[in-house]
Amino acid sequence: MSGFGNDFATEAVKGALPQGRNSPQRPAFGLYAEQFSGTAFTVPRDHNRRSWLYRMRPSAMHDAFAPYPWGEAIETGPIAGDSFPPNRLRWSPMDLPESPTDWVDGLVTWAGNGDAAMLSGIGIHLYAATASMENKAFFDADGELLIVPQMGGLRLVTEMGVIDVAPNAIAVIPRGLKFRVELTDGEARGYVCENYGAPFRLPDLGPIGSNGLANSRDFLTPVAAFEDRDEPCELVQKFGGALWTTTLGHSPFDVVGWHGNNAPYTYDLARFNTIGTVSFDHPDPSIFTVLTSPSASPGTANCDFVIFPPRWMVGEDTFRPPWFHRNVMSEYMGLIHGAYDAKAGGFAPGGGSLHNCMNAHGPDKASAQAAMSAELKPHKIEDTMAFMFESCLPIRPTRHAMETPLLQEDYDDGWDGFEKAGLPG
Ligand SMILES: O=C(O)Cc1cc(O)ccc1O
Ligand SMILES: [Fe+2]
Repeated sequence: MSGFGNDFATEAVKGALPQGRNSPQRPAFGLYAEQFSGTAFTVPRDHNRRSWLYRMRPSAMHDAFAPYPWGEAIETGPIAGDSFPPNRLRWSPMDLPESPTDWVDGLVTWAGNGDAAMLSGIGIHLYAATASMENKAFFDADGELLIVPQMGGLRLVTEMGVIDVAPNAIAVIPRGLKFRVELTDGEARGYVCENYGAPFRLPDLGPIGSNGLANSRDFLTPVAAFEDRDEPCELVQKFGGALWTTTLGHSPFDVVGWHGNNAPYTYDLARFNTIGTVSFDHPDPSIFTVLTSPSASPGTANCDFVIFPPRWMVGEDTFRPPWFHRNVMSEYMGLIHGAYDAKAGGFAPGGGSLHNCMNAHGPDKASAQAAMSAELKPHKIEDTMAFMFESCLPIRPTRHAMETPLLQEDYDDGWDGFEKAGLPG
């Protein structure tokens, strides 16, 4: 079903959805009605999110959760640690695990900010998985999940339907929605932004007008699909920064119909209508915003999800790559495929970089020199997709991210040895 944040209605069995009311005395077929909210009940209508699910058993029918014995690699804002270095950091890609590892067990937290309990900030995780989840489901009470595959396809079986997603597309799973991850290529790697704050929405377009960037109709939400399985299923949740587990006697994917606007979706990044200069100067990267999670301060994002897709560069008398800058916002970047125009070397697909608040960065020396000596004819940047999670809160790397051998010790060298300007004598 197409359209960002639409009020959808879908049933896998005809007659499952009640008409004209949400909670009839006895829903059809003995189904149970359950409201699933993504914003406070009283959030203004424009941004209110909730759905009604009609399911074979109430979600409430479960035993107590106990601590999940794995999951030490997962951390949550506020990220612990003794020191918070201001340094620019870059990591090489993670290897795939050698023993069979599912998506939940293959998650490793790289960085984060804010405080999940204050509903502000983000967690930045990488995943590397080699096994599908079987008789196992997961949900995240701490945040919404923006999943950015980098290698290998994922089939996300959710309570509200099935989403297939592969590199160069993203999926967004609302806070608390149960899902399982199947690997359609046997192995998978990618990035996750766990958003503790306001749900992602489309950015305003201002003077761009009523079209452009990510268009609403390109966001796809699955139709209702369910499993009628009376066999044990482990249900793992992330709550309060820790993982918890319980076992159900049935599949939690038993929603036969649902309606509302709090729902998972996928978006093909190739659909992004990229806008740039047709005169001069390199515009701010906000022009590449796909989705934004606003903070309470207008125009200041808890998290922007920004992409750097293939595009024409035509600026006249312009330094075309990202300029040198010191940004009040903090930037985590990843690369899905290809090369990034500000980095001649070292930024590999599956790797990541972190440039924190006010810390100078921009093109490395090789990219800067090439850009300053390039003939400025129209040039197409092709076969690439980089992205950024940009946040108004400084992003703290985890202890794991600081201690892993994947951390590149020589990252600063990329900005070494720029020639001094020669002033007129
Ligand atoms: O630092 C980066 O590479 C990301 C970035 C890209 C850009 O085009 C302008 C600013 C910016 O932070
Ligand atoms: Fe930057």
